[in-house]
Amino acid sequence: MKGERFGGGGGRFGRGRRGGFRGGASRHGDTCFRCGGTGHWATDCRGPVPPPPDPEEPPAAEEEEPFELPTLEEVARATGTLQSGTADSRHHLEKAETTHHEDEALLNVIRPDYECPAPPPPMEPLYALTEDGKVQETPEAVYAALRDLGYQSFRAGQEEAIMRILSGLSTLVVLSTGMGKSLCYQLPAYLYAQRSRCISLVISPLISLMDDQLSGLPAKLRAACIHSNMTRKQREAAIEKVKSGQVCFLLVSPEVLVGSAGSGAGCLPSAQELPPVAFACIDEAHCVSEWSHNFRPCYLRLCKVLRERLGVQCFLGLTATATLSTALDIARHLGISDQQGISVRSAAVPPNLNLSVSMDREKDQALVSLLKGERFGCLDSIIVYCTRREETLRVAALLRTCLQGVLLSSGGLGSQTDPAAQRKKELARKKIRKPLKWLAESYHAGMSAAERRRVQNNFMCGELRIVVATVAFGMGLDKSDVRGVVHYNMPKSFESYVQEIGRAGRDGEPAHCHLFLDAEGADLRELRRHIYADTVDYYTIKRLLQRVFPACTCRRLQQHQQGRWKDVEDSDLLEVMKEHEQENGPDRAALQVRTEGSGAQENEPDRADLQVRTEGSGAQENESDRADLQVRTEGSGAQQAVIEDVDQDLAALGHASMEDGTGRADLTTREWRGGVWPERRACCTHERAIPIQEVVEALDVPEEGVETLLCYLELHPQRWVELLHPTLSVCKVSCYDGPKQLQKVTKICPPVAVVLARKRMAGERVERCDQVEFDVVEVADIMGWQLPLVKRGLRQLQWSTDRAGGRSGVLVEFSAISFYFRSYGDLSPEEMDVLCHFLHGRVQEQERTRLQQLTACFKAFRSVAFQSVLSCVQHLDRSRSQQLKALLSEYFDRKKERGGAVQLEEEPEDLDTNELLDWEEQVRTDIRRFLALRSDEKFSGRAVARILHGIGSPRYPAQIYGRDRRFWRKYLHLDFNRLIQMATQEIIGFK
Ligand SMILES: Nc1ncnc2c1ncn2[C@@H]1O[C@H](COP(=O)(O)OP(=O)(O)OP(=O)(O)O)[C@@H](O)[C@H]1O
Repeated sequence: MKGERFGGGGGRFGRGRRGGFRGGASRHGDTCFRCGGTGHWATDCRGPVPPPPDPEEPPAAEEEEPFELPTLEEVARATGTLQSGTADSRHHLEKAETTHHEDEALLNVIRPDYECPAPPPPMEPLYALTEDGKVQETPEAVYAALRDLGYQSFRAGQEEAIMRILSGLSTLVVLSTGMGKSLCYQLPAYLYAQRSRCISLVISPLISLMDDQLSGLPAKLRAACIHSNMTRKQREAAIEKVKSGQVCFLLVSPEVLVGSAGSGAGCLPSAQELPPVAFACIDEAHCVSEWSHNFRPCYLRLCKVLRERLGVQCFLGLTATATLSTALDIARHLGISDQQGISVRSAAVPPNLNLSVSMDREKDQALVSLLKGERFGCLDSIIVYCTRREETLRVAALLRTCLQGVLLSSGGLGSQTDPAAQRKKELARKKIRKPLKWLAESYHAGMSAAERRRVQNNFMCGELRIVVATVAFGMGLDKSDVRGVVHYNMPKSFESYVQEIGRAGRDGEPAHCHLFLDAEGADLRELRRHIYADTVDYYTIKRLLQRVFPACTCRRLQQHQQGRWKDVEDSDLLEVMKEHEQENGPDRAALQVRTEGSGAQENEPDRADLQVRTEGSGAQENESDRADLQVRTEGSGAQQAVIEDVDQDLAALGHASMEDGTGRADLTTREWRGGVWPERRACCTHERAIPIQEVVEALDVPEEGVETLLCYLELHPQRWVELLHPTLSVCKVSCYDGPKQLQKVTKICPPVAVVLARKRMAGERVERCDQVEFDVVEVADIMGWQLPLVKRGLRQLQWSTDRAGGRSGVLVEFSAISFYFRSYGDLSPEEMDVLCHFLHGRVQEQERTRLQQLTACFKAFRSVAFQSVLSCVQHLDRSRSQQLKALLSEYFDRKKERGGAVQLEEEPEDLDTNELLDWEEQVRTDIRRFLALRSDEKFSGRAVARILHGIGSPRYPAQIYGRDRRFWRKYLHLDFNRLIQMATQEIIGFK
């Protein structure tokens, strides 16, 4: 099973195997979490016990140069621990002093827990609910405000959503593009700001368009924005406006609010400095849902930060594309509990859009014919979407050549009676040759910002007729008269399709959309590559978990263990228990006391014993139930019935079964004999940091991928991790005046003293050190201090009043932006296994769902496609257009099924099976050649398959591996998973 999952490669067949039996504690490689052996999971482990730690004392520090660490008294005084410390910390200090183990004592200094300021109380809604809990009739003041903003009446859905927000009820609005979602936050923000000094927050991912969004606001609506592209000065000016109550709403990017690598995180002032927040609007709210086509981990933390830091209670979610199941998931995140919370759902595709699909072999030719024909020939503003950047350049050049000198056609658009269409036709007739650059230009994210802006501006003001773009073009584009959208390649999902065609006809006038479908499935394969590129394998997940949950030996865990033994008076029994615990883990050892222990308990019937324990409230009791049973019944089939009974009892007592976080119970049967997660853990969460760059390279997974996995752990009902703002985790303290200066630093800066104490305990010589580098998050965690306080203290070391210029001669540098989170340190090997299964199951399910959706999309488009574009060049076939709209509506309205994703019956279409058989020998030969050429590098099966599919990754980037065309993208037409299998086999054979 491991071979299959790990896909071969360096870890399994190299380092992992050699490091195998060194002991489970290290948790390295692909070995069993418990014993470090291979060939089994920790759940089934009967392997050797890890060897005890080396009893040898660390070498003593050099005598001649005594190195003085500050006394505990000094540390305490420097940190204020003694004055403000809790009884616990004082007691600890005293105890530590008497033992004279200064290094150890230093590590145990506890600072009273930093009190996080409580979030401000939620703001009173503008309108109270009626006595029966309903939203009031719309008061006249709301209509007056609507007129103030320049509108005469509400569009469908707006009034309902606005009244809910004004009544303090969280709401999700699902309306197709251009139907006026923005008013749903603008008007409530305006009214709340009129009533009292407050602010509404609008979170939007479209950073580059924020300034445009502000400039397009109605005159009476004042707003500000903060995003990571602004200078510090600009941000401060915006914050000043917010603080002084000059604006109704503040537009921010999610990164600014919750922070992420390099985003200028946390630039918002604290809740105490901000005016009260009336409500928070989350634009593009589908990004909140992990089942959405566009899940963004940052969005997940968004709701949490808004709730916990800013006290937001009322949320407004806005999205144009959400299936019913995604909408329900978003509603859950936003805390919308009532049925009416998902207030508006419009038809997936606006009625003014006319859709068509064709399957032409000669796509270039077909595109030119389409744009020259009656239907598209007279359209002024057209977007042509391509999947790949290079293609946008090529197609734009093609269109400039082929449409050169062609007058806009006079036919096609709209009916004879439609005056707007007639006017356009007139204009079209008058148009004479335009410069070529006005005809068609390309646009993609790889272009410079200035170039992109130029193309966009030309298109917006009507100078440029056709933009050939990747999906990067059009997000938040407010050009109401885009008349045509052409998909040169198939979009990646129905959601993307609807979003992209929704950029046409926002003014409600008729508009045309055409899609070219590659009948051979080339587009399908291209899109599948992107899905595979995002997938991670089991081994990678395991290695990530090893970093997220390193086994700890913290004080609390030790105390917990000591507490477990304290009631055992018989010293022999204590020994037996400890031995058992070492061999079997804590739960099973605890059982031995009960089963092998004395008198009364032993004679009690099993059921009664169990009932006492299952009804008790202590975590330990619950923790031990199932393991307890396992041991008791080992080797005795007769007691199986008891287990089943107890399982039922446990269920009846409300013990949550082990679920994978989505309400499903797939993993309950994963042969994990622990069965029930403990209610309370011995080891409280520790703060930890993993440098992003390091983990991305080590795991060969992009940052976004790692973040998503961490989010899944946070989303799990057990909340395995709590994600915090990314932070710089490596600190380097250098003393220009040499080791003596570092000694002085330890006296005024306890964290540095702790670092040196630890080094000394680990046997390092610290006497001659004049610089130290350490993980500042780890040190803060050991000390139980707040990270910002530790960092502030360290930074202050650079300044001194004793020296001229104020510099102390100490340099403090922070580096390595890192994922920063809280996680447990006492996960049992079995639990680690289960978490691996959980994450892997999630990843696989995502992959499967996306592949199914892609195939469903392909089949749906194929079912309404013409063989040739010539069938719809002149006139639209309305029935086919309606047919496609019906398919889309069906998809978006489909009921939530298992999990959260819309389940489709389709299995990914296997276009490649026969082809693969024909190619197998050649593929294998190529893989062997590749491995031989790069024999000094390590590859996993997946890495090789990616290269053969032309998928770049952090460790094997396209810029380097893409140069060798003998392998790169060579087998794009063959099934990816099969390639992994073949590559894995070849790697094994090769070694
Ligand atoms: N009640 C109304 N009456 C008239 N015009 C309106 C009304 N509400 C919105 N509009 C106009 O409709 C256009 C589209 O509105 P808006 O940008 O809010 O749409 P949207 O749904 O947010 O679109 P997208 O999903 O593309 O962001 C704007 O020009 C806006 O002024």
